[in-house]
Amino acid sequence: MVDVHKSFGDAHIIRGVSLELRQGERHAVIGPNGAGKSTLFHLVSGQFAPSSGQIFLGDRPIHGLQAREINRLGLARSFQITNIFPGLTVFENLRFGVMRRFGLQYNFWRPVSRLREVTRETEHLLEQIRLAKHSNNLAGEMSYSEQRSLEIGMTLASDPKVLLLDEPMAGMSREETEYTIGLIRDLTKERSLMLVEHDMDVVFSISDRISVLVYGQIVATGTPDEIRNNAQVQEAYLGAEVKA
Ligand SMILES: Nc1ncnc2c1ncn2[C@@H]1O[C@H](COP(=O)(O)OP(=O)(O)OP(=O)(O)O)[C@@H](O)[C@H]1O
Repeated sequence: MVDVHKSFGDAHIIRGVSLELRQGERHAVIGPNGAGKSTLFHLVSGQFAPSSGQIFLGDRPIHGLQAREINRLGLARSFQITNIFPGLTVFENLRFGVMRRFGLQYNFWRPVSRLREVTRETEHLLEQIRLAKHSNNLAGEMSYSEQRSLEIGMTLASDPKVLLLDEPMAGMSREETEYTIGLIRDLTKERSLMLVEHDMDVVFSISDRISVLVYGQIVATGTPDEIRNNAQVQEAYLGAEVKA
């Protein structure tokens, strides 16, 4: 994205952000509460249109497009609030996600082979998110972190090239967090990931690069080591926390 701004009335929330998500990288955006991280996500995924500036997916401009169109072009995001159907089984949830993808592309109802393809794809996703043994359980009856895994699976159902995860570890225990780090590493091997996460251990262990957003501006972008050792970042945001 290039020189992106977003204002709500008089409030200038995103103030000239330029940021590159490289192909295949895991890139976290960190910053204090209210810095504009969620707003940035909304801009990239099309929930908000920028007030000015440009956003590209590959070479293609996507600023101003509807969220649905951006999703079709290969970008998917998760939400802080879990976005699954608790009364359906895990399999049914994922199948719904997969069908939505096929439905976007063509009328999949006709050939029976399409249904087989949907089933195959759903089973593959189940394996990937490590929930195969919960296939027939109701989504709402699984543990919190399993529900979050399912949520990530739903996001992957559209087979995106770019994945945006907003606080995937929120509310998780240490153990669940460790587990989810491994899962996210696996799932993003062939994709680019943009991550917003408050848990600094997660951010520093999972990211190839980190950008620090303060009051709507990027004050630094770099590898975890570069960010850890950046005096300006320590002063602006991280404090003593990462000096150790
Ligand atoms: N639709 C909106 N209308 C007006 N102001 C908004 C809107 N959305 C966000 N804001 C304001 O933009 C600022 C940045 O919010 P945002 O949620 O993007 O920050 P954040 O960095 O994600 O914070 P947190 O870490 O607490 O989730 C806040 O001051 C918020 O009140």
